[in-house]
Amino acid sequence: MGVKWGVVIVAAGRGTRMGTKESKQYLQLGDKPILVHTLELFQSMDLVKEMSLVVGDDDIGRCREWVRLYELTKVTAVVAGGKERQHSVHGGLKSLSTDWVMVHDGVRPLVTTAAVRACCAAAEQSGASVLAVPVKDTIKQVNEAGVIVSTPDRRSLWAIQTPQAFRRVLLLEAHERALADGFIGTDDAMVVERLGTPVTVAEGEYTNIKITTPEDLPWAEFLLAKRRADTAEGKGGHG
Ligand SMILES: Nc1ccn([C@@H]2O[C@H](COP(=O)(O)OP(=O)(O)OP(=O)(O)O)[C@@H](O)[C@H]2O)c(=O)n1
Ligand SMILES: C[C@](O)(CO)[C@H](O)COP(=O)(O)O
Repeated sequence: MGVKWGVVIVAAGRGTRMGTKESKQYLQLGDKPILVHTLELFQSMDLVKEMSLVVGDDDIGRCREWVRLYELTKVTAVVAGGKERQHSVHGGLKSLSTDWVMVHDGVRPLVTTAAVRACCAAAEQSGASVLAVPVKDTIKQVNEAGVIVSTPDRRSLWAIQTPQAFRRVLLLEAHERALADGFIGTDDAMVVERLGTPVTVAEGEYTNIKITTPEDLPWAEFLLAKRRADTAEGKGGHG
């Protein structure tokens, strides 16, 4: 039997960039909420043993109802998030007991099992790994006056996604150190990197979008419909 993983699914944000009254993780995608698609993906994977779902205080009740309704038996905890994403991750980590853990954004419902497996395999080799894709655009650093100050070599630039996968004790130590130092990063790799621990990337898929702004919703609907059509035609095991 292979390594068994715990998963922190973070979904306690307010979705301000989406601009909707309902937090974006609860918006419908196809026939169910975005968050449910995400949870069902990890529920379907044999390598996942347990999931800790992190949501807003006011959403704990309805999320526990969805866990029951959609038979998400691997969700072993539904806990309240914190002010920043990092705080939510830290809170979710505390209810996992596996040696290996992944952190995944609840608003990335289109990640595939193949990509998750690639991330886990890379982490089992290095101790820490994140899904990423090479950037397609030229990226530039721009100062507050709107003047370009540098253009990093595009060949070294990757757009980082989730899941991000680690040994649990490493990630827990990194979060506790960041908390003690008052450091806030935008992903979990950052709190591990600052310990001086190497983090590798596992190449993911451009379709693993983070639903963030209104333009992302029709794109997600298209990708979901295409995936379902491909699956019906027997093309590739996406889910
Ligand atoms: N305090 C927070 C902030 C974010 N998240 C989660 O982290 C993921 C990625 O965050 P993001 O896309 O930024 O979501 P929001 O913070 O909700 O969006 P915004 O920044 O537009 O408010 C989301 O699933 C979000 O719910 C969280 O659990 N706790
Ligand atoms: C973790 C992440 O999805 C990696 O790209 C991203 O940093 C989350 O940023 P957000 O502003 O919290 O959505």
